[in-house]
Amino acid sequence: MFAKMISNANKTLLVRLLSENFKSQAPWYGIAIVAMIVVAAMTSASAWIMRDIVNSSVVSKDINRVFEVAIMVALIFFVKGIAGYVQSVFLSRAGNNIIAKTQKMLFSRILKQGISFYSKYPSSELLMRITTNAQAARSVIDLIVTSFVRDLFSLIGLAAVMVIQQPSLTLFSAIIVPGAIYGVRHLTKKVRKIMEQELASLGMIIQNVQETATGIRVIKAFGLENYMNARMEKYVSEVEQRSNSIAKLEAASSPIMETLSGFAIAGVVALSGIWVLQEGNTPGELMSFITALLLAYEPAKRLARMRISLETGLIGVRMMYELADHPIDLSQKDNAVELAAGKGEISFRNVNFSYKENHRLFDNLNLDFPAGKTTALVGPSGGGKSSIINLAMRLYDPESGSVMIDGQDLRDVTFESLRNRIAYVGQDTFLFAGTVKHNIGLGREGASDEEIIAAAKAANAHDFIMRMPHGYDSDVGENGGNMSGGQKQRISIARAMLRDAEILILDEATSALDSESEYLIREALTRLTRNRTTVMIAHRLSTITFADNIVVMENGAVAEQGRPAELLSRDGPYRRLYELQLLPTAEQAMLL
Ligand SMILES: Nc1ncnc2c1ncn2[C@@H]1O[C@H](COP(=O)(O)OP(=O)(O)OP(=O)(O)O)[C@@H](O)[C@H]1O
Repeated sequence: MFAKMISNANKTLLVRLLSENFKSQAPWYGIAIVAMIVVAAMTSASAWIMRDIVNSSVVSKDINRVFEVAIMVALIFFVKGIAGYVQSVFLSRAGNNIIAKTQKMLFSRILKQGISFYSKYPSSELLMRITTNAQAARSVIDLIVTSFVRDLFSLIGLAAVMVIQQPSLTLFSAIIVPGAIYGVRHLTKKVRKIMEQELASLGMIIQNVQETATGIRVIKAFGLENYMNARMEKYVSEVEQRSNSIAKLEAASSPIMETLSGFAIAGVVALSGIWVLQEGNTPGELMSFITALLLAYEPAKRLARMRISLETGLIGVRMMYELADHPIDLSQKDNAVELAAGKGEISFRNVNFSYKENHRLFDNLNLDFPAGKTTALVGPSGGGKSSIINLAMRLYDPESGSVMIDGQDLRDVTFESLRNRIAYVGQDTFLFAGTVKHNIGLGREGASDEEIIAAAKAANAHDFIMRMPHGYDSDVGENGGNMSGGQKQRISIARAMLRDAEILILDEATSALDSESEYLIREALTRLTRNRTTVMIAHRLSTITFADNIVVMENGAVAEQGRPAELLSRDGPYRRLYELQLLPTAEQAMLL
């Protein structure tokens, strides 16, 4: 029966969901299932006991029997209450554990993904998938367990009571079943479609809120409140409309059920009078039968609607597995080795690389970053500077050729040993929620307070940290919201100082800082880059006075390279860039 209820794709999904989750929670589900069977048995017993309630008081008028029956009734409801409690507690325990396990699994999976994955899934979508889709996994399992155990067993028990009390009337009542199943079936498809659209709109709502939080400065500065409001209104009304449509469709299954049940019950009531009169049945038997029939109504209704609930729940499960199964484009080889200690020379050999198919950025690129020296990457926007550091840190792999550190191909080494050799100071100076100490300490696991303070001193950050309300224990605020841009940069320089790696990747900030802040940062960077292989993206040529080498990147190729003074003396791309940035042209001079 179940196999026919859902499509093959959903069946596979369900089998996978159950096999991956049910086993680990078997003890909890076992207890919950036993409790459900007790609940189902007690529900049937409460219908059965109606016969004795009526017969003992109305028919035989036996007062002792009435007391006996009263005690039985109390006992049945007591046991049902306890079993109901056990069932809820253990079902929730297993369910919550499934949510927690799923969320951990999804999170560790997305952490393994390369950068390209994050351009495919915006953060708002990941947020939604990790929260609501994990919930869907639990709801589907809960639904299956409660439907197939509590509802089905209740139905079987109540049907047994009905058959024993009034077999012919049971047969008559059963005519409702095929009609109800048919009625509910055709609604399912419609609900599924709308539900998918609703989830998409829900994703847009989350994205909108997130964009507002991150882009609030731009929104305020450009007065984009109305635009954001209009966008939000659109998505919110879409969700509202779809929720209403789903509610309407789901509710539509009720009238079908109610009408059919109404006919069946009316028929049963009419027939029952005749039966009692003609066949000498007791009123107790009839009462017991009618109670069982009425009690069977709710579980029967839930089972009939199960397909709708299952299909909608499976949408979330499908989305969850889509995320969990997304191939990891950048993985560590099984036989990966440690990156051997060395001086830290980085070399690109015959590297071909593209972000998109048929759109090659690097074509046979050969480039060396000498050990212990600072190489500045300069050039026009889109020239390929960031892509070089992406490859040097193995955030992407080349299509062919190799990127090596001390002669070892990055694809052959473990991620951990590679990351341990590299310190990174990015343009966005991202800070994590927590204290200043915590943020610097992330540079090296297990660093002592003294080491953290030494790193902060070397990064020219100590003085301003000490001026903060709680010194090193001050909270940085969301993404360093409690700090200035220059302060955040010095914290991230301190983090890199603490790592003390041979290789330093530096993506210099584009925004200009005040001259004192810039001086402090430049001084800290000079200290940080000393004796390290440094690859530095320099957006402003004024900041690369301490570079040993300069590589000018244009259209994914090396346009020129050499020592700063040497390049300046030539009439090449570097000199042109230099003149453009540092020596104002006649027109620029007029604008200044
Ligand atoms: N994730 C990506 N997906 C697709 N194309 C990308 C991606 N990142 C960069 N590109 C493209 O690759 C080319 C080189 O970009 P890259 O970021 O390396 O240049 P850049 O020299 O660092 O530029 P900028 O100085 O503006 O940061 C550009 O044409 C850019 O559009």
